[in-house]
Amino acid sequence: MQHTFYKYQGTGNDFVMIDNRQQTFDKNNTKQVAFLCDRRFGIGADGLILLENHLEHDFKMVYYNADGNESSMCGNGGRCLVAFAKQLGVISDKAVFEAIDGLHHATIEGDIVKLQMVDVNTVEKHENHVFLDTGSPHHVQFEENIEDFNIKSKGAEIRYGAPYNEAGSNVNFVKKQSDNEFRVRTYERGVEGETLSCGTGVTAVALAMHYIGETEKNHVTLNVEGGKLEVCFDVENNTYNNVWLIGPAKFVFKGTI
Ligand SMILES: N[C@@H](CCC[C@H](N)C(=O)O)C(=O)O
Repeated sequence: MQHTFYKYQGTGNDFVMIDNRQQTFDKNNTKQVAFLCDRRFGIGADGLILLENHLEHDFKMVYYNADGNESSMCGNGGRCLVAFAKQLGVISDKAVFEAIDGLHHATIEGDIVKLQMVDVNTVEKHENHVFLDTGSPHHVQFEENIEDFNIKSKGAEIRYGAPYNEAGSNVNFVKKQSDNEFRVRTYERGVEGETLSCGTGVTAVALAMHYIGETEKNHVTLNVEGGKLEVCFDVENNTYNNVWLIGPAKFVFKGTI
């Protein structure tokens, strides 16, 4: 069966988008999703996202990693999906949609999408890293030599090692640049390599940096391989709430496969 697809990217984290409001996409075909995401044999992307109907809200997001498996929340994917919903005429400048981690509110103005992320009430501070779940699991650790660091091999070692093992975690390497600006490179589970940006990852970095006292600001800039993202939040009774991920989401091309 042929599918019309739309390619989007958010700070270089790229996605194949499919309008599945008519339920025509075979959601259990892991091999097909992996093929569509393959950069040599398919379209090429870090993930594939289905936009589906929702009974009460604007739409539903179903997210698959490039390996073909459905996974946890994708922040950049969520932002791109809002832009896609606008292109399809499903929303105008605001959205409420359901994803695997719950309801998300979003706004879109030009190509800037602001996406509300889940509240975070548990942040684990370990000796050399911080672990937290911002819709997807994230290991956060400092790396001074971040530009010359082998993200793929070091990231894979942490992602497959204890305590994460097969279930895994995404791994973010961080260098502080000022009191509210951090350089971030991310190894993504399910892509099994470095991506140019990770939305739940930079959200995790911003909250982790605040939690361990590396920033006192509640509006943080994250410089990733594919550009710049902003994260702002409030803290109340040890819970990070009103967490927003802000940045560009852009349509690249459309095709049929
Ligand atoms: N790129 C994403 C994260 C996608 C989920 C991740 N690969 C996982 O399986 O945990 C983002 O922008 O958040």
